[in-house]
Amino acid sequence: MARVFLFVLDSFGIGGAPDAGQFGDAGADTLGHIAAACAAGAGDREGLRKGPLALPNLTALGLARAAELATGRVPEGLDGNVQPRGMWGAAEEISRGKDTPSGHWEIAGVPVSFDWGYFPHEIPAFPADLLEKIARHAEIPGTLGNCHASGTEIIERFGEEHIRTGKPIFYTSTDSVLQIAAHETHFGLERLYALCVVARKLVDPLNIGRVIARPFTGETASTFQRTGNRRDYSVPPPEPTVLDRLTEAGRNVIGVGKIGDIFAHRGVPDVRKANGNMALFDATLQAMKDARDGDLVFTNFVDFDMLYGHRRDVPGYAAALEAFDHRLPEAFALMKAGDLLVLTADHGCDPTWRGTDHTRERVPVLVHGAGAGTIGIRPTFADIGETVAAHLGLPRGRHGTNFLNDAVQNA
Ligand SMILES: O=P(O)(O)O[C@H]1O[C@H](CO)[C@@H](O)[C@H]1O
Ligand SMILES: [Mn+2]
Ligand SMILES: [Mn+2]
Repeated sequence: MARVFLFVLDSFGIGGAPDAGQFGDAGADTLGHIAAACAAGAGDREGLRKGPLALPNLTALGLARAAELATGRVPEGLDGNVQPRGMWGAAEEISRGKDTPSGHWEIAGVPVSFDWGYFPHEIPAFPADLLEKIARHAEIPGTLGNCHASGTEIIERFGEEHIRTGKPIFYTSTDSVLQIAAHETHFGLERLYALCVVARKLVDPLNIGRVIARPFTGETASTFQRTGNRRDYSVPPPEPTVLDRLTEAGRNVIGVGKIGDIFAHRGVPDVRKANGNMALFDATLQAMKDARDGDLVFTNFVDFDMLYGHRRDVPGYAAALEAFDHRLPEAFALMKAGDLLVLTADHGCDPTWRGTDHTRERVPVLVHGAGAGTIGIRPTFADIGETVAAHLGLPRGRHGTNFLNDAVQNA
């Protein structure tokens, strides 16, 4: 039994999703395109990083082979001849959205079979009666933005007007989401959270997955900065996830980073927040030390997506991967006999792709603690949740199969 440690590298797709064309993402490949850019010198940034992508620990687990399985190509600069020491493979998403909750819920054993509500690519993107109701119930003088946007760009564009008028900034993306940006002190953080609670109730009938509070500080367009006080208001998963099943069986689930928010705080009794991938890694190591037999540690490493994927920042994404890779041995060192460490992702966010949204891709599944070999291409992320459940001794769930049952061990 022992413990399971599940690390989601948010947006770390490896290309090759068979249904990518339905999302306008045919050819998107987060890892492959970062690696190609780095190999061509386009991943260099003074004082940050230089040269081909260097991910020795992920490659030792089988990342290059997993990517080759997903796309038919070894990412440039990674060594496809390394004999993996881990169990490696790729997984496809059957949920219809390429958003964070869909990805994580499916990883936790619950694919999303319904369609989320989305806001159209129009201005205003939000229905007039919705905006009017939110303004009335939350007592705000109106809203700014009201469009599809990148979160950093929109506070630069409307932040000063927001401070002047007190109108919060509303925006969305191709995710099922209403995001509300407001200044932490001029508008007030607690007031922003209260506004999001009001908005959450009012978007329920539209089947919107998340309302997200996006607080920021600074006084001028060029100095505005988003803070770590982001808060997500999600709807709960439609069925019990492996997190619910574990907590019902008396186990502890330690959710590091935004895991609690993503699962609407269901099945995550122990929430640990941290700002930035390195602090998240520190918190994860502590959680690994605290976890008892039968417990799950589930971490979301958000920087890959939020700071680099959506910002279409190749050197930033490459440097974040290298920093993460560098720290993996610290996690390996905390593993005891019977523990399982699974690394995966919830969707892609190719920093070389058009626009600023997620990309539909296969994701890597890399396992430390289950020998060396391959689990092939898994038809659903839910195989991860079912493997976690089986490893921790739970009865079978409704979705997915334990990939360790059909793993092909190296001779
Ligand atoms: O551009 P920012 O505000 O980071 O928004 C991104 O983050 C949201 C939630 O993950 C997504 O909807 C995406 O649009
Ligand atoms: Mn995500
Ligand atoms: Mn995202």
